[in-house]
Amino acid sequence: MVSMTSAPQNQTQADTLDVQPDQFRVLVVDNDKAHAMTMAESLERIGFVCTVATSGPEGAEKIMAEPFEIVVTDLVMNDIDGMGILQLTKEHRPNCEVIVVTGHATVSTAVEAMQNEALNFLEKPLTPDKLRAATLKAAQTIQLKRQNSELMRRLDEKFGFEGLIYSSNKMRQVVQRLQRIAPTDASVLILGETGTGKEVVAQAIHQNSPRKKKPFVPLNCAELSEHLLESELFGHAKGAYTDAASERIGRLEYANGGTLFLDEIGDMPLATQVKLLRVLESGEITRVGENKPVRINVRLLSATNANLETAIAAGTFRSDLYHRLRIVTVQLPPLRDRPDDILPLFDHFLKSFSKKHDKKIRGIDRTVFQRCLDYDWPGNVRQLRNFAESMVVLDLDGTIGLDDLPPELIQEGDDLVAPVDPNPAVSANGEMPSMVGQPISEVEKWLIGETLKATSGNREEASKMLGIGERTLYRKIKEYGLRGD
Ligand SMILES: Nc1ncnc2c1ncn2[C@@H]1O[C@H](COP(=O)(O)OP(=O)(O)OP(=O)(O)O)[C@@H](O)[C@H]1O
Repeated sequence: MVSMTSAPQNQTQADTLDVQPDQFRVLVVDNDKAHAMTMAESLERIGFVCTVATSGPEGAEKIMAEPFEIVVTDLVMNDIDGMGILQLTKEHRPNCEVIVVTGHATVSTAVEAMQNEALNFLEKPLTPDKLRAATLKAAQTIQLKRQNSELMRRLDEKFGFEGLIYSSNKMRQVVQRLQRIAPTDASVLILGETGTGKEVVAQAIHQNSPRKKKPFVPLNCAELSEHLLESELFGHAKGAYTDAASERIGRLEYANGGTLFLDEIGDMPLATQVKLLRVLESGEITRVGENKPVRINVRLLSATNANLETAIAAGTFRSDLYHRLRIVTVQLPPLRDRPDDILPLFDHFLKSFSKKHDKKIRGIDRTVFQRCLDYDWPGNVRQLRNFAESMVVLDLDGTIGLDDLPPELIQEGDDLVAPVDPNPAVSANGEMPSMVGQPISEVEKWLIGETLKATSGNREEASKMLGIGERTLYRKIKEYGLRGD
């Protein structure tokens, strides 16, 4: 039996801990009724709202029936003891904190209680102060956890689509739609001109879905021949082709549990479309050269800048696959239709490239902003990003001015005299006067652009001349925002 002398009201203690005891429901479980009542009374005096149970089973029943925030339980009881109450609470009320009270403490029971996540282990004789301090600490822990999860929720609301920079109403509406789509398993078809951010949106959907801890696997359907695309998608067995020296897991299998993003889906060959549809319908894939199907669970996101309905009419895209892909669609507006996004994006890219290239940008000429706003951005956000990078790279005086503008943004009569420019990246006649001192990316961009011009846009020929694969060339054309023809 524990003696509990009544103590003066101790509101100040609760105040200093910044918790409001009347917001916390406490269940006191002890088969010694008098002791249970004394403990409850002692806690009620500082504002806690208490309920008493005078046996383990009664305590268990109350825990199941009412959402208490704190349970104070005696350890030694008949039928269900304190450890049983602790386990039951943690199982059914994981946010509830449990304080175990005992007069028979042993190291092993204390360790067991802690392993079962008891917040505190109080030894008898128990004074009101000791009990109140432990209960207030439990209340504080709960409050901290609540504040933390509220903070996380707000952070998520604010930064949940953190890859996306926008301030236009059009993009705000898109993000609101994404917030509704992301947590589901629905297939999403993302539509929009090149460079509008379809891949960033696909990543944001994945990141905000329950699949976020599993892989996000992108695959560009325009980069590969039919044969390679199928082997990338479905995988292949060893020896399935002459050049298949070892077995390979396809991206569909690799994305199991996660998300597969098929970019430029409109370029997928018809035969591959048929196979993909079969996989989507059966939920199984069979590696090329094998006949054992593997079950998969993959969320499919796809994107295109082509008009798939026109492709269906032309017989190059299957309408059954189209309907399967577009359970939900997201249309990304071109940058020219959301001018409010131009300057926030420009600012974001300037900051990130000045960091990347270790260049200090102290200011930006106002006319530069105006030129950005006046331009119609056929290459959308990717083009803005590339322009921002080239301006940062070419800048000599720490101020982004007219002298740093890419040719597309220059207007007649602009004063293009740079303060000092010993090594211009590209001369007016398109030749590269000096490669020394230029970033490799600028040299490469120039070289690829010139080679494409020389081959009239023939990528196969250009990639041979440059000694790189066609796929790499394709990627670089995109990366540098080159026209590729
Ligand atoms: N809202 C945005 N916020 C930040 N960056 C963006 C945004 N939209 C696009 N970008 C950036 O612009 C570039 C192009 O975006 P992305 O590759 O997603 O476009 P896309 O529509 O998939 O292009 P494509 O059709 O050519 O594949 C990327 O570098 C991406 O990070």
